Amino acid sequence: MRDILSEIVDNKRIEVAKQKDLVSLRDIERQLMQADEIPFYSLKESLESSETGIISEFKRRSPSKGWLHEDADVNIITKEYESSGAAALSVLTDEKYFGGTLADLMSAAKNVHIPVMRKEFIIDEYQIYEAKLAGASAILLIAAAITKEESKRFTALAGQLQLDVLLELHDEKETDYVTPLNNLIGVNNRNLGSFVTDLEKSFRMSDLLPKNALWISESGISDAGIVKELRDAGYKGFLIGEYFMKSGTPGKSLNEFIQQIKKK
Ligand SMILES: O=P(O)(O)OC[C@@H](O)[C@@H](O)c1c[nH]c2ccccc12
Repeated sequence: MRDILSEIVDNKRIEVAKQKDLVSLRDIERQLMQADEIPFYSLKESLESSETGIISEFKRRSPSKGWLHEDADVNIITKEYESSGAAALSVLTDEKYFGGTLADLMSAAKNVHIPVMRKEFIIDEYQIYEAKLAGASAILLIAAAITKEESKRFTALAGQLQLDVLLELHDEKETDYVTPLNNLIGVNNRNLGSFVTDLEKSFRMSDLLPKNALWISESGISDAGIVKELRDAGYKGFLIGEYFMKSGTPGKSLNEFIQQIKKK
């Protein structure tokens, strides 16, 4: 079977090339210059001051599970996530594999007063400008999808545009992507080749992560007890999507999850 990440990234290159033909990078830069000030909420600060550190994800479908919540309303769900106590939101913008759009990101960012991260397979600077223009406060960079040099370049550009960067690692070998500019490090418990999750990965990799960065455990979390254990291992952020989205009532499900964490 072909590696899912490589398939998504190949498709992404085609999509970005097409989009650039429609709207050039210079057009996007011009729109950004003319835009009113775009509100920015620091993901790091929000996680540090949060009691639970949950980043709630808006995701309609996934390559491994198919539809989770096909007709999910981004306005309703992001508002509910915010009022239920999410420290931040993650919004998928990949349409083919995750059923998201840039319009979802825009709606989410307009709708809440907490950081919103563009959850995307970023392989080109163009997507970082798009994220800013859509109102995101943060972007995800997936080490496995880019080179070290790109990771540095994209991180620098995000800094110039006032966007936080969550650098996502998914195995021990990728720790050499981390530079002093990376203050938010994610460990993805999901294997990006097979999409199977293994929470042990967060525990295993914690020894290798820089102490001065904030650590986020991503994927496969559906149990408040695990959040406590991850917190004991040093994690301050928890990126959770599927568990909330597939419940049919994501806001309510987050609310109950937070109550359980507080009891632990
Ligand atoms: O839905 P989950 O298992 O709670 O995971 C959320 C998030 O971590 C996941 O969507 C994710 C994080 N990084 C990724 C990279 C590719 C695909 C998916 C992801």
